[in-house]
Amino acid sequence: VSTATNIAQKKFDNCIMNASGVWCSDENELTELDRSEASSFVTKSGTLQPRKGNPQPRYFPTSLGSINSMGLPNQGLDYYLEVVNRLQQRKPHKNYFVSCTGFNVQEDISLLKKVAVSGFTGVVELNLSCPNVPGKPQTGYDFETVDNILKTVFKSYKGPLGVKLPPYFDIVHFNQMAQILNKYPLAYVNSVNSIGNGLYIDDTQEQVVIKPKNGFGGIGGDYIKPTALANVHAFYQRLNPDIQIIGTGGIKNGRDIFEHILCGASMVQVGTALMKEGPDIFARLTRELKAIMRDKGYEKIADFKGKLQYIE
Ligand SMILES: O=C(O)c1[nH]c(=O)[nH]c(=O)c1Cl
Repeated sequence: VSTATNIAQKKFDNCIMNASGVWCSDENELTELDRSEASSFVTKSGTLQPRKGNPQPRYFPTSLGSINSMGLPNQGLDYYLEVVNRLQQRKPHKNYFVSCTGFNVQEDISLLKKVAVSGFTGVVELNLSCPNVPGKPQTGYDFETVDNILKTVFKSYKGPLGVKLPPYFDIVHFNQMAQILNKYPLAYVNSVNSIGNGLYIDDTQEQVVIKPKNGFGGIGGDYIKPTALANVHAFYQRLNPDIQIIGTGGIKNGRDIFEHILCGASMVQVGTALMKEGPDIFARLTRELKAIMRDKGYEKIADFKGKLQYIE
């Protein structure tokens, strides 16, 4: 059986990789991902200038997942472009993803211009869904701004580009977002980012567990899998077929990956579980997915991608 896939007409020999923000903040972490069974990696979202991010503690793992309010700490887009462009010199090289995010549309344009002149030949992921920069609203929940960003970006950036979206919770919002997204030549949509502004409490100390925002942070892990699957399938049903779906959220075993692909995902990304288990997780996940495919008689992921059945 093969777990290979294609994104933006690029071949990946495995449909499993990291989620932006996890195990991808510097060259060391990116090299560890590159050596793992993951078929690619995506960098931490790079901004125009490096950022320290929010005060610690700003990440906390729980038995069912995680809460984070990192605040976009990163080395700056230039750093990630330098690392990735060096890795992509090797023969053969994998196809890589670089994530970036600006604080307004002009910054997004500047970021993509940097990518264009850098000689990067991979795929850009524009993060529209960081929930943890105090005072900055979730771009992904401001539909007019999303429309304006994509209109402006696609005037100047001609390379393969996907967007990372927050989770939506209303059918009308799926419809409205799909209507906007279908206007643009997107390579893919990546659903979902963490569920923003959750709250986890340590009841022995009667206290929150992260410092920023009085303990409010993005939720990942088991808590969000139903929401992630719904967003993957909702966009799979609504987007024109040349906009692919990357499924992120609640993946920690082969069954979770199988379900994301059943919902329409062409690639899946792992966040919270990767943070807990490290890059060895990709060998385990690949083994588990292949075992499921063998049991069910599927040879390639196209045999079951998007084939979720409803109850008539
Ligand atoms: O606080 C963060 O850095 C962060 N945390 C998230 O859970 N998602 C994001 O997109 C970002 Cl940018």
